[in-house]
Amino acid sequence: MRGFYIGRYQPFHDGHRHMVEEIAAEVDELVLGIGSAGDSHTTRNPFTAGERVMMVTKAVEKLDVTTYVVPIEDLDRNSVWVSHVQSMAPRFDVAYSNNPLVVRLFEEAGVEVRQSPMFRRDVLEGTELRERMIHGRDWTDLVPDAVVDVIREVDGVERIRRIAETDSIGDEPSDE
Ligand SMILES: Nc1ncnc2c1ncn2[C@@H]1O[C@H](COP(=O)(O)OP(=O)(O)OP(=O)(O)O)[C@@H](O)[C@H]1O
Ligand SMILES: NC(=O)c1ccc[n+]([C@@H]2O[C@H](COP(=O)(O)O)[C@@H](O)[C@H]2O)c1
Repeated sequence: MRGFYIGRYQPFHDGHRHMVEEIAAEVDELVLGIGSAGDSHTTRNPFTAGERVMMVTKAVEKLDVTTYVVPIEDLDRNSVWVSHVQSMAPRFDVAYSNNPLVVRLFEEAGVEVRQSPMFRRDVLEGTELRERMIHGRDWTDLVPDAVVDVIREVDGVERIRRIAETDSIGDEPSDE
């Protein structure tokens, strides 16, 4: 059985890794979708699809599950988003998400969706991590070591701080 798990992964953190470990126990293969792949260089989406491909690939490489990492751009039309995902990803049998819109769209399209409880959500949240980077607080203990390496390689903390100076509305909640 092959599973599918999509997120923006801005950045990929230990909550995502925890979810991947749980999913890996249920499936033979896993497709990891890099959502909003066309977005980068904003406070809400600082990292490019390529940078997130590196984070995710390295963070899961030691897990005992075959993974495929697939960038997926957003569409203006929610009603055809599941078909768009299916056109980009290897075929999958079950989707995993805790995002209510994603759950609804898969269910309406007849795809089985599994949800899981949030893991240490008080700190394991992309928004919290980006805030910590901007304000110089510690964030490295909340992500896999491989993600720290990628963010350092691309000088990601410097980037997100610069963007935050000029993009103060970038962390407004999305309309999802
Ligand atoms: N701590 C967590 N435990 C379990 N699942 C999580 C956790 N954080 C996020 N998820 C789930 O992982 C998927 C991808 O999440 P996403 O990339 O949006 O991360 P996020 O931490 O919610 O980021 P942001 O604050 O930037 O929106 C979603 O289904 C989300 O609900
Ligand atoms: N219409 C669309 O393009 C559409 C609909 C639902 C989810 N998505 C994307 O799927 C991803 C879901 O991941 P999150 O759970 O991290 O929000 C996001 O990148 C989101 O933009 C896109």
